[in-house]
Amino acid sequence: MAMASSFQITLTLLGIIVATIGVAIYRLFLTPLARFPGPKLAALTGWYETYFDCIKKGRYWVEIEEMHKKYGPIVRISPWELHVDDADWNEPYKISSRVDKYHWYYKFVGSSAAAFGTADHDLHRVRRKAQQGYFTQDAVAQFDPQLRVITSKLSSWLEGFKGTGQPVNLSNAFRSLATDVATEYCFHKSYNLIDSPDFAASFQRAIRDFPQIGTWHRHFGLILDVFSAMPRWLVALIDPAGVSVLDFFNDIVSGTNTIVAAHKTSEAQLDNPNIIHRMLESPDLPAKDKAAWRLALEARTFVGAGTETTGNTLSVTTYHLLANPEKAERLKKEIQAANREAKRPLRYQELQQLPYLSSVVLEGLRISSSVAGRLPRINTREAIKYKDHVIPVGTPVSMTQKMIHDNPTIFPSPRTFMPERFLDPSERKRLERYVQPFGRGSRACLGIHLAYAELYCTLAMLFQSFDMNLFDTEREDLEQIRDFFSPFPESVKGLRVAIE
Ligand code: HEM
Repeated sequence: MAMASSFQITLTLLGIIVATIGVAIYRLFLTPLARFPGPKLAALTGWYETYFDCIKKGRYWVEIEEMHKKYGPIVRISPWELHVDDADWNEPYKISSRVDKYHWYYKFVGSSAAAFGTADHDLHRVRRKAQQGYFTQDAVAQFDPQLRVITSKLSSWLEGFKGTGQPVNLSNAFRSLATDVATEYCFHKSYNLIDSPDFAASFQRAIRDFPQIGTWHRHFGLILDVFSAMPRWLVALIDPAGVSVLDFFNDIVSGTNTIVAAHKTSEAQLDNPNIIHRMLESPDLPAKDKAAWRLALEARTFVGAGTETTGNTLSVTTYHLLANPEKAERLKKEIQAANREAKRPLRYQELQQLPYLSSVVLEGLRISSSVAGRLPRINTREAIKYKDHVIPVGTPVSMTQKMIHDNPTIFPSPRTFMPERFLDPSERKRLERYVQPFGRGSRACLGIHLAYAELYCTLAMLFQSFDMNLFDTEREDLEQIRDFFSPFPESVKGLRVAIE
């Protein structure tokens, strides 16, 4: 019996060795992807990417940049995926191609049931259609008064710091503002994070752990499921600040449950439906997609997608303006002159017309590249071509916005903050198509108009009213070192300023 089992073990081991060699030969020489350039180790095993993502903590993007330097504009970055660095190529994102998202990559969000994480193109269309009308430019314009209330709160807090020499952490302030705006806009409920004296510093610190945890989940699975199953007392034991994040998301879930339950028993038309009501009433969404648990996932996604992105863009843009005081001064003068002429503070649509402010916003979006992820897509219908290369059907292909934003041929001195590059209208028109912070194609950002409104109104409020100086903040405190889909700097200090 013992003999038989050791024979079986030997046979199993032999089988594993032969299978491994077979897979290696296939990946290196036989698959259609074998003819694409790239490091052999990356072609051989997905553990190469796992190592850079998990052990080196979100550093695969640097590795990919190195691959492009060595192998050219198209590289094989894993046994399964190609990456392209070519600002003029849009093939993987063409709306008419009806491409899928790469399910494995988007596992990091922990929900393939919300539109953002939905892999299948057609299913995504249905889910997104039920949300689209809620995020139009007109809808955002009507939100102007509420947006003013939230930016005024920030302004009042900052007034209190004037002349004290006490540093204000604007990174936390901006993230709190973005959270309040997202929840007020989507659910008509502000969590008033902007009202907490330290701008919810520990909440913001704890919530920023999730992108890194999500990266581990992408590679190993289960991790986010374990987190969601954790009882509150255990979360409190591991990280007390995590409890406030847990309570926040639980409140969003219970708010959604309440709306869904009430919707089942009431026929009454609401005067002011929020996004949950709108999805419930959408004729496009099938009944199974109106289940409370799924709508709660959508709700969570709106907050997740709308906060770190906007918070980071505001932080990076403000940093660069303060590091270049003459640019901050020029911005201030432009806004103040426009206010004087209008005899009142400008509304969002009017702010958009200001040449320098609009250039600052564009340059801020470019230089911050607030989505660091490489946005892979899969064409399951036909092979696509990149120059002489034919990319087989079903191959994940990705491109990284930061590479386009940092391309020195398009944007000379790309890491220098130069709103001036957008001032000439024809030059702006030429360059604008390379500024793609909101993604491309059918999966492009749903909250783009809300994001623009936040950026314009917050920057205008800040720079017309306050004279600020950087406080113990260096460029490195804001620059992307890690890619956890959101860009992360090495330090956790954030943007700190003193207000004159
Ligand atoms: C400066 C701020 C923002 C930036 C740079 C940004 C960027 C992006 C990008 C690049 C994507 C596509 C991601 C992908 O292809 O996987 C995206 C998707 C999305 N964004 Fe934003 N975003 C911002 C603000 C917002 C806001 C304020 C909201 C709403 C509150 C929002 C909601 C969403 C949603 C729901 C999606 C998923 C769309 C879909 O798949 O149908 N975003 N965003």
